[in-house]
Amino acid sequence: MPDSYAVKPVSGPLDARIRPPGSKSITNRALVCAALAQGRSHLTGVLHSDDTRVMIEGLGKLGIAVEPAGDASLAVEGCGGEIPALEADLFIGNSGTTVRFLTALVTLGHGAFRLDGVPRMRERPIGDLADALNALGAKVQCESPGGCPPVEVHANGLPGGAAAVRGDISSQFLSGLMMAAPCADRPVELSVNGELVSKPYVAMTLEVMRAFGADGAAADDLSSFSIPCSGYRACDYAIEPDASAASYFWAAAAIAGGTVTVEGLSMDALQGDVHVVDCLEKMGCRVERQADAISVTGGSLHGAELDMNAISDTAQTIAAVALFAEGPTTITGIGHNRHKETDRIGDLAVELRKLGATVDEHDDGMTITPGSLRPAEVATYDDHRMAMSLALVGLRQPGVVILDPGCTSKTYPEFFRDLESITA
Ligand SMILES: O=C(O)C1=C[C@@H](OP(=O)(O)O)[C@@H](O)[C@H](O)C1
Ligand SMILES: C=C(OP(=O)(O)O)C(=O)O
Repeated sequence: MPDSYAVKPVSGPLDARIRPPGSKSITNRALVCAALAQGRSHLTGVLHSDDTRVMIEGLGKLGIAVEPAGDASLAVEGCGGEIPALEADLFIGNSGTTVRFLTALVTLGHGAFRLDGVPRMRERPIGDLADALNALGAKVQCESPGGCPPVEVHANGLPGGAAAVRGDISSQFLSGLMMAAPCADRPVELSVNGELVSKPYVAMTLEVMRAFGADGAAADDLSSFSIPCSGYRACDYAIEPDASAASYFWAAAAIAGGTVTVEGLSMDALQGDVHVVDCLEKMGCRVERQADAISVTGGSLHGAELDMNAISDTAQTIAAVALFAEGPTTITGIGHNRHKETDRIGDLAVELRKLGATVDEHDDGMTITPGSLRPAEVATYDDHRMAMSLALVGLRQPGVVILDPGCTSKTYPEFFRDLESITA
C-alpha cells in the first residue's frame, strides 16, 4: 500500500451489492474453540487479516496446527484441552481479541508462556483478566504499568472455581475466561463487576462455544455464568461476513446516496454490529432487512442521539455520516473506545475537526456539529477503523486523503479495493 490514498468522490448515487470478508470476532472465537476441541474442525468464511494471522501463528507456537483448506477455509487439529507446547513467546500485534483470548487459553497449559505486541498493545489493559484468571488459580502477571502486556503466564492447568471480572473496560476479558472455562479442572462460575460493555460480543462467545459442544448457562442480563467442564467437540463451522466491515458500505449509501446491499448478514446475525443500520435509519436512511441481506438507501440525513455502547466499533462510521447530517449528532456510551487501537474519542475528534466539524468531546462520547466540509489529510493512528470510516467522507467531499491506508490490514486488507468496487 502507498503512504496515502486519495479518495475519489462518486459521480452519482450508488447501486451496489457486496459481501464483506468473514467476521474477525467470529473467526478468532472459532479458532480458539476449534483449537481446544477434540478432533479436526473445518472453518469456512474465515477472515484473513493481521488479527486472525497473529491468532493462527500463536496457536501454531502452542503446537496446535491450523492449515489452509481451500478458499477462506481452515482446518484446525484440536488439542482436546491439552496445550502441547511447554513454553512459547507469542507476538500478538495489536489484536485485542488475540491477546485476551490466548492469555486465558495458555493458563490451561503446563509451562511458561509470554504474550506481547506492538507498542500500543502495551497500553491496552488486560490486568482485570489476569486478576480473574488468578482467582481461578492461574499465575498470570502483567509487565507494563496499569496492568498491560507483556503478559507472563506460568501455567499448570486452570483449577477453576469462582471469579469476578470487571465488565466496563472490555468485554473481551469475560469472553476469554468463558472460552477457557470448559477445559478447566473444575466448573467455573463467573460474575461481572460493573456495567458490561459490548454485550453482543459476549452473547456471540456463548453461541460459538455452544456450536463446538460446550455448555454454559448465562443470566439473562449476562451478569453471571456457570460453565461446566464439558470440553469442546470439533465441528464444521461457517463464519458470517464481518458486520463492522459492512458498516462502511451501508454508510457509503447514507453519504453518497443510492442503495448498497450487504449480502450474507441479517438482523439475526451473531454480530451486534448489524444494528448500526438502526442508527442509520434514525438519521434518515431507509433500511430493508431481508433474510440473507440488509440494504441501506440514503435519504435526507439529520442528526440523532445514539447510545452506541453495544456497537462501539461502528461509532467512527456514524461519526463520518454525522458530517453530512442536518443538526448535531450525539454519540454516548463509548468510553471504552479510548482503550482500543487508539483513543477513538479524542483522536477521532481531532480528525473530524480537520474535516470542518465542531466536536464536543465527552467522557463517554462526543457531539458532532457539522460545518462546511473541507479537504484534509486524515491521520489514522494505526487504527483501521479511522482509515475506513473517514475515507467515506471523501465519497462526497473532494480532497480527502487517508494517510497510512495500509493500516486496514488489521481486519480488512482489501478494503480500498472493495470500496472502489461499490463506487465505480
Ligand atoms: O470480543 C470481540 O470480538 C470484540 C469486542 C469489542 O471489544 P471491547 O469488548 O473491548 O469493547 C470490539 O471492539 C472488538 O473489535 C471485538
Ligand atoms: C477494537 C478492535 O479490535 P481489538 O480490540 O480486537 O484489537 C476493532 O477491531 O475495532
